[in-house]
Amino acid sequence: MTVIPATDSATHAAIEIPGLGKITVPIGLFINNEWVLPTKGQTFTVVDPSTALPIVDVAHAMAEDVDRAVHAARAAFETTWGNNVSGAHRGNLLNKLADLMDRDVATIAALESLDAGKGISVATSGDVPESANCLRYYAGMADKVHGQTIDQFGGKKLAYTLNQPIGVCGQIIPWNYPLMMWAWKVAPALAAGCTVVMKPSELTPLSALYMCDLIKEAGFPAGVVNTVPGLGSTAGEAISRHLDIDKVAFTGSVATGRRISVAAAESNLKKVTLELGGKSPALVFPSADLDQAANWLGLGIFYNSGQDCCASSRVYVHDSVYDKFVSLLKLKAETCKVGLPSDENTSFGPLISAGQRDKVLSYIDSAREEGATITAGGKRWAQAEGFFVEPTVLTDVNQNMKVVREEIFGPVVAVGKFSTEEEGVHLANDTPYGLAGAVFSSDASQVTRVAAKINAGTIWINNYCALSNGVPFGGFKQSGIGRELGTAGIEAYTQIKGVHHNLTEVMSWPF
Ligand SMILES: NC(=O)C1=CN([C@@H]2O[C@H](COP(=O)(O)OP(=O)(O)OC[C@H]3O[C@@H](n4cnc5c(N)ncnc54)[C@H](O)[C@@H]3O)[C@@H](O)[C@H]2O)C=CC1
Ligand code: BAL
Repeated sequence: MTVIPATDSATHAAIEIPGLGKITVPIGLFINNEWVLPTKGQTFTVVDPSTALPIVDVAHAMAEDVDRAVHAARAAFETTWGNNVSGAHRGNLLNKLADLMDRDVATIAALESLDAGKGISVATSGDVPESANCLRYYAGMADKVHGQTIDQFGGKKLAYTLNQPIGVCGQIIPWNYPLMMWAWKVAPALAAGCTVVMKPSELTPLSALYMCDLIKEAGFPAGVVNTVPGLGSTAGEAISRHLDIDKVAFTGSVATGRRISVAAAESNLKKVTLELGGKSPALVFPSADLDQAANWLGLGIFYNSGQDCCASSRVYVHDSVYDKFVSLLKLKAETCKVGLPSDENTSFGPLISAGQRDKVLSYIDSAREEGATITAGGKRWAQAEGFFVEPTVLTDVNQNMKVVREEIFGPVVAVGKFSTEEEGVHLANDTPYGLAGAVFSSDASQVTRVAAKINAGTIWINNYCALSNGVPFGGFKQSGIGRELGTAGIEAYTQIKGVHHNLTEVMSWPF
């Protein structure tokens, strides 16, 4: 990857993408449907995780720039968006945007693959179409946000509720699914009538910036979506503390979620939704189809190189089938298609950064030191320069080990044992997290019973990883506040107003 100086302006640069050639991409701030430079002229460097080489320098938004973006978003909310346009119109624009994503799928997928290290075929068949489908899902919902009528007043009054857009929303997204997290946040916000100040991760801003040109092309009014790439400590903090942002939606670490909650509380008590980390358990019972369980749980932990908030990072297997299951999962780890993101056959690329790779390797070291067995993987994947770690299976683990207690966010699964259903459920729930969980068994009453007992926002029965735009997603316990996707996802961008309309009642005075 060679860095090529800015082409026609300082807000765009030409980059070379493997398999696609040289393309010009936006690298500025997107405010009021225009590309602009940051007030202080600062930039940060975006790195290719598969080579550790720089891709391009991107504009770094500071508090003043966030302010400009909020101003534009507020003006749009009050004039050209929000309650000023119909839901059907908002839905049409979202559908147009999804169509433009289909048109540009090759470019968007290539950017996502380059920036986040995803296999190109995964980005082409998964991240981009799934994100476009999320836009379409909420496009269809934009004209179906209804309140209720409440008729309990004997004809004296009519009461009803209005579900109104919350207003200007700050959205702070992570690097593991840059485009999909963009779609999960932007689509319901726009469908509900909110305007957006988006901060992509400083590690992966390129697809969010590319989407800005499509936003303009689709015909969204100026100021509806504004994008301020930058660091958490600058742009992110400025969003969380801004006095004219009505809501902040965040996906990322628990530590940062906590900071954002504090900043929201200390500023204007803006509404907060948080989609945070996980240490998701899966229980494998003796009646399960073990080969299928190993396939799903291999996918659950190795997909996206384990950089997934709902990764199946803790697997508990009934002791009667433990050895068989471990040998199957070991085989999955050893046959994963690890490779360079630009290779069509790659399903599993590098981790996002040197820091993330080193963090994952240090967890593996801690497992070794605490007495776990490294049954598969356990080291850097040596066939490329980038931030790769081998798919890793840890056995002989116990509940006190760091690798069982803490989120690793890498391709590392800890496989433990249980002997009764009660013990399995206890181990599954022995965590401060509650994002997801799974149960594998062919006993219908057992899976129903266990699914109800695992304390998590998503449960998979005899499958894993399958998410759907129509099914709400979010965490119990410290895995988050609120839900994304489904009808709950759009409700998170509306607020309810109760209206009491007096029809016949006369007020006499003095009362
Ligand atoms: N739930 C999830 O999907 C994710 C979880 N993580 C977890 O977090 C760990 C650390 O990764 P990081 O990239 O450091 O996550 P992070 O939570 O710090 O970063 C996510 C986003 O938050 C922003 N941010 C950081 N500090 C902020 C602040 N003070 N105010 C506002 N925004 C801020 C970042 O710029 C980025 O856009 C990972 O190893 C993983 O365990 C990371 C990414 C996604
Ligand atoms: N697993 C989907 C969302 C996330 O990892 O953040």
